Amino acid sequence: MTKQRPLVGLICGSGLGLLADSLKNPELFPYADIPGFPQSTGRLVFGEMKGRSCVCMQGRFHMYEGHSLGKTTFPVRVFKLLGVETLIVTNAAGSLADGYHPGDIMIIKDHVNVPGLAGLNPLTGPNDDKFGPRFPAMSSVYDKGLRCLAMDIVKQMGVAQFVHEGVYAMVGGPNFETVAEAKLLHRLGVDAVGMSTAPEVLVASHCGMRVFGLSLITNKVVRSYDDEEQVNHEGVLEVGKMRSQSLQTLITQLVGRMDMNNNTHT
Ligand SMILES: O=P(O)(O)O[C@@H]1C[C@H](O)[C@@H](CO)O1
Ligand SMILES: Nc1nc2[nH]cnc2c(=O)[nH]1
Repeated sequence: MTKQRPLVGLICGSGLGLLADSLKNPELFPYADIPGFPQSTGRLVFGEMKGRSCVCMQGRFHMYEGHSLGKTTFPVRVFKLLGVETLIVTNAAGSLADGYHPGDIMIIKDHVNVPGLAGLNPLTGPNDDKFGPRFPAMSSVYDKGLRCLAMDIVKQMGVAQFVHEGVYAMVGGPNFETVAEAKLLHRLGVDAVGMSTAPEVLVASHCGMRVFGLSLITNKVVRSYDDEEQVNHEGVLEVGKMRSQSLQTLITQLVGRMDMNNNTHT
């Protein structure tokens, strides 16, 4: 049990769990002890960031682990019931855009939910009107005010040359992309690809949360049959560790400066 009533929820991507360690006065709840959560390692961490009450998923659930999308996104509805108004999602992703490099950060402007286009959507099934409408709009899901604020912060940090704004695609995984799949996603206008985020964002937006998303570019997605580079999960985690400090600074500043009335920033 916690008495904390966080207004901000965070989801840590692969290799980005250190974000949760920066919370002050932490209270920890292993997922295994929380009713309704998938039996999994990872934990919820409640604590303060810049004096603001937050709750953080240190470890997320993925579709490729065999969880239903309802289970994968269950924590987002728990966040909502706890009072969370703003969700910050992070992930590790491979880049398709020219000009992106491992270690870069992409502020997510929009997403392509590949499993969703094929009917794998956490909002499928009877709609719970207590949370949101049957047919939610998704044309402005990643909050513009927070994206502008994040851009201001990266300029002040002096890291703007490593930061982009782009489109994330979620694929089901667990395999990384074939060359033909990479070419297809690139032609669709996708800048970075990963295996998470879209379902959590759909559920958060459906219930009226403001959403901000960041991808850490951990590798280039191979788009040529002549390229012999091979992506691997260990490399993904390594880049996560390398960049966790910049990400932590960006997110801490964002949380400290965001307007808590779901509008603009201070
Ligand atoms: O949880 P995220 O989306 O950060 O994890 C990405 C996608 C796979 O789970 C893993 C591949 O290395 O990183
Ligand atoms: N699908 C996908 N997920 C990733 N997560 C980190 N890198 C990648 C990638 O190249 N492809």
